[in-house]
Amino acid sequence: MSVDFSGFELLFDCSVSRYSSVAMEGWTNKDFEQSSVDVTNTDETSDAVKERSRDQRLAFPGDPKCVICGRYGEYICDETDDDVCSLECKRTLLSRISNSSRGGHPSSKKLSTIDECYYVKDGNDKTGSQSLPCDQSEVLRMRLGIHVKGNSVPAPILSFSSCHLPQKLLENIESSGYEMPTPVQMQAIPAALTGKSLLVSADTGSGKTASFLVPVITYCANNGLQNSSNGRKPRAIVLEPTRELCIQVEEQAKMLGRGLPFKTALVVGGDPMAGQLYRIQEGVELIVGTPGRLIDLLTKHDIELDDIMIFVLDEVDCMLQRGFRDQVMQIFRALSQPQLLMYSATISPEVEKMAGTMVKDVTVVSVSKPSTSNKAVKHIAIWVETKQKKQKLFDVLMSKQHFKPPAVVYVGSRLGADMLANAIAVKTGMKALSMHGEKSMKERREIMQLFFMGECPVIVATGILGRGVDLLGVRQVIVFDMPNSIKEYVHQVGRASKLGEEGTAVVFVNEENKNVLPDLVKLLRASGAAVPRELVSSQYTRSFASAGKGQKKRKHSY
Ligand SMILES: Nc1ncnc2c1ncn2[C@@H]1O[C@H](COP(=O)(O)OP(=O)(O)OP(=O)(O)O)[C@@H](O)[C@H]1O
Repeated sequence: MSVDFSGFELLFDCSVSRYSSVAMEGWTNKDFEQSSVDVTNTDETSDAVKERSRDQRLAFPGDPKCVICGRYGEYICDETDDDVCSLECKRTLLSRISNSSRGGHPSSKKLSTIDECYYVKDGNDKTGSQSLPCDQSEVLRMRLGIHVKGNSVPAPILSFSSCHLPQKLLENIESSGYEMPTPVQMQAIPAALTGKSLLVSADTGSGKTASFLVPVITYCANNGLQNSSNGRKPRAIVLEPTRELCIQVEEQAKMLGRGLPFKTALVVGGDPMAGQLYRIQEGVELIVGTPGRLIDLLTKHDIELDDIMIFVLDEVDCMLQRGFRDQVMQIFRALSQPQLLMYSATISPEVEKMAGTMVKDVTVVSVSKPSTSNKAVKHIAIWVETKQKKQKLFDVLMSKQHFKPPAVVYVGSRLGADMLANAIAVKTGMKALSMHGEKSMKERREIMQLFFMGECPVIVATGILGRGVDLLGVRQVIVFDMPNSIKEYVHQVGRASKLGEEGTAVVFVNEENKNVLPDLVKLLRASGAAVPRELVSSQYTRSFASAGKGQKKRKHSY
């Protein structure tokens, strides 16, 4: 799902203007409420209130939209202040609200006509946040596609200032240009502030990083210097799968924590360990690192972890996979039952199960459907045989119509990245650099700088840049080598869009990608993309489909 700000518009849209226009047409809110005129006239200039949704025209860009059906929100429901297109949708809206609060009469739950009254001024819960009444929370969650599971999940917030964050943090949020929380932030921030463990899934580029950093910084700022007589000790750890992601997250943490008693240490391979150790010994609140280097540091040096109260596993599905899992668990066991915050754009039921074994009483938050692709990304799947892939790539890169620099080309191996970057430079004359795990930290930093400064329009990267990294300005990715799992593909194409901005993903596929073809077909169909003919008729997509059916039958017969 793209980050959907339509909910914000609905909430903050100035109801007065359309109220007036309705009034000018001879209708008042009251008239609207009481009208039972059956009007089938679709003429917008008609005075009659439209009875049915289908009588209303579609919304033009910028028009208010009906909160129920999305058509032109010509009216404002006087009970809730929401935009509706017709009496039919008004009734649906009121009955939903009524159902969500178990049958009470809608008028008993009348919402305020002033936006800020969505906050209950005197109803602070234990997070200190000004909470929405239950039925309003449900409406808001429904509108923003937020789903929650767990006990006493706090209401979503509508502004950063509504949950008592340190003043300096609020200022930093504002100077970062974050005017409003994104949907995942609306729900995950107040939930994390309760101290409970969370498992959060939301689209790539939807603002998950700040949704764990804000509670981490709040906790550290409120508790960091209490033990100053014993020296500053780390209060929180954030684990990331790659150095790039660690660098990015630490930078964001520094930016948000500026001016607060909040220091950070970056613990990644490739940089000298001595400097990292010195920084921690000097006193930091947050450690951001990769599991391998952190374990290295912890086993060789005496670092006190007693005060770690928050443990963040970003990209949790990757962190709990073989390869990282043992290291992650080793670190987790060294801590004394911290709050566990787990995030990813792709969370499977297995990951949810594993998370449940690590901590009890996990609150699950998901925004949009987990493990689906960011809806703002347009997928263009091209069936191309392996031998022709290079030429096809050059064709894309040399096409004014199809190449949208800066772009990232994903490949499956380090050697492949080096060779392809050279080939692009030779064939197209464009500067192209490769990026993979064999590059030193210094090289990686330089490459990213050149890319961000616009001096290199193409980066050829392995999966190292596939997850989490915010590739500023990138709106196109080309998946040259399809990864072995659809989850990695979802993360890679997610680099082409952030916060719902549109991006394009070009993906080359052929029979060699047989393991992932059935999932890819599903994903392409779900996102409305064209599925190449060869892909539909591929024996692999067909045989996988029938294999699935066979398994189902077996289960039934046992
Ligand atoms: N409330 C906000 N308002 C405006 N911009 C925001 C807000 N929150 C985050 N951003 C920006 O949105 C971009 C994407 O955020 P972020 O990197 O946290 O996404 P993500 O959900 O972690 O994505 P991924 O799954 O790819 O790691 C970043 O540039 C970040 O600075």
